[in-house]
Amino acid sequence: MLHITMIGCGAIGVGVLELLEQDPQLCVDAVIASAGSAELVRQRLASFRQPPQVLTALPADARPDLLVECAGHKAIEEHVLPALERGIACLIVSVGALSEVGLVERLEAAAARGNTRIELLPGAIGGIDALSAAKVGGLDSVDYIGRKPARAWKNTPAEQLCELDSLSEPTVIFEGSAREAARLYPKNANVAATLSLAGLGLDRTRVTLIADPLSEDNVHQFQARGAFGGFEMSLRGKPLPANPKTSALTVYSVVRALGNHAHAISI
Ligand SMILES: NC(=O)C1=CN([C@@H]2O[C@H](COP(=O)(O)OP(=O)(O)OC[C@H]3O[C@@H](n4cnc5c(N)ncnc54)[C@H](O)[C@@H]3O)[C@@H](O)[C@H]2O)C=CC1
Ligand SMILES: O=C([O-])CC(=O)C(=O)O
Repeated sequence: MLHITMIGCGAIGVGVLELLEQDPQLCVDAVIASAGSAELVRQRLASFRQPPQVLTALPADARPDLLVECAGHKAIEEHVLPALERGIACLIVSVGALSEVGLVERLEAAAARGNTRIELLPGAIGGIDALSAAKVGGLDSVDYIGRKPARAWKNTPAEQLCELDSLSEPTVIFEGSAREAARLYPKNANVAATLSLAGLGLDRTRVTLIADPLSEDNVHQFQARGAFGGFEMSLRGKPLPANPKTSALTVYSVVRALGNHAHAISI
């Protein structure tokens, strides 16, 4: 059995815990919550058969087999970097955090010192295997369009650009590099960062973000061109009821990745 500590217990974290209750090979022993939300998280977990322990940091003597981040950009610096230094393998969904200049190198160095690895999960997007394989042969362009219902852009810079509540047609709220998208939209542009890190990099991947009052889904589209040929992907993700910014596929992506670490066959 694999012993897991999870960072963050919001929409993704709870969804993952619910699904993992059915897998005897995976056990989430502990959840790391932010100090202000630990009590709320304990209440959230009270109905679970075996509720994980709720902590605010990884204890110095803790040695989980895996640490999985489902919290947000700040958790990478706060929890993931020190865990890598201690030799704990980490999986993360807040891939947009790696848009901060120098963080990729610091994560690599910490993992090297700890003789361990960090795994960037595909989350709400698919096709990362094909894109990163295509990169080996050389890519010419990767263009990504992220389209979400207007409510998913609440509490983001999009509010300064348009009236989200009364939007009547799809509206472009961002055009630029994946690095800038991830910086401005930390809860909505992790996919843009993931595509970049798998493909042409954060500065050469072109990103368009759209607030679409006519869509109920989080739609992720990208096209890639290169020596391998061409590749178009369109994925319509259902948002999680607990967080309209986040697609349900992100939860499944975490469960799949953890299962691949525990099961005899990984796919
Ligand atoms: N790669 C991908 O495709 C996607 C990635 N994400 C990332 O996942 C993150 C979490 O998404 P949701 O669960 O929907 O958000 P949420 O807001 O429902 O839950 C996040 C939880 O993490 C906790 N948290 C925040 N910072 C923390 C820290 N430093 N230490 C411990 N706990 C902390 C919050 O208190 C909250 O309970 C997003 O912020 C985003 O960065 C989200 C959707 C897709
Ligand atoms: O969940 C999604 O659809 C994608 C998302 O929030 C992100 O890219 O940060």
